[in-house]
Amino acid sequence: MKALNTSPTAKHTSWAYAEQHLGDDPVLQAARDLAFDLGIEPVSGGTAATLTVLAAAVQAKTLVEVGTGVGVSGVSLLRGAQLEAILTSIDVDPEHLHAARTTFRHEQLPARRTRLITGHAEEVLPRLATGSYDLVLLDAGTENLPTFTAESIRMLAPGGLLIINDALDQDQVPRPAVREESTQTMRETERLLREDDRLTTTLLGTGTGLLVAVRR
Ligand SMILES: C[S@@+](CC[C@H](N)C(=O)[O-])C[C@H]1O[C@@H](n2cnc3c(N)ncnc32)[C@H](O)[C@@H]1O
Repeated sequence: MKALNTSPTAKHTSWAYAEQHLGDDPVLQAARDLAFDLGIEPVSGGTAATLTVLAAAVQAKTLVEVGTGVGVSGVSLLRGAQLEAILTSIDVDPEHLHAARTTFRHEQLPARRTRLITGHAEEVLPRLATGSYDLVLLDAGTENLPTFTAESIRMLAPGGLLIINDALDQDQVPRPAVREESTQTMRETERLLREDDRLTTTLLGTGTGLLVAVRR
């Protein structure tokens, strides 16, 4: 049996290959240009592709996203979701939602497929129905992550997926000496999900890390 090659250079080359092998199409590339202008970081190419596959795997019809940004993650989710699927996407910044609307228009998504909500997710999520969503994506930093995570688990239907982006906190999580608050929050979130009997959880190295948990 071949030994696992954990040399940092080989690992990085493989990671970069996996990130780039699909490449961005014109819709996602235009969205990334908008993100650059606005100074926000959309999900990576590998993460976008993974979101599409995960949404397809659970045949998602009802999806929620916290952190619409410029719509890279939203388009990626809807590409894998069922044809009639509806994405509820929440962002606190109207300028970001405006950019996301442009991205959804470029994707030629009918307006009924996206429900965009301007607001603080910590206030919006408690108003969303319990046990009703096939997929929830969290991509809005760590400040309110414990609240977002608890609300998401409540909202998921049996078999539904919780996905948390940047779960490696820009590669800080594996470095024990790093004690930044955001890094500690991600470590703690990973532990809580792993120990939660209602969930089956894994951590993927895609992009800046994806925590993926299935609601039993
Ligand atoms: C990294 S960006 C999201 C990128 C997006 N997922 C994409 O792929 O285009 C994070 C977004 O979260 C939003 N955000 C931050 N805190 C929030 C909160 N408490 N409630 C709602 N949105 C929030 C920011 O305005 C920003 O647009």
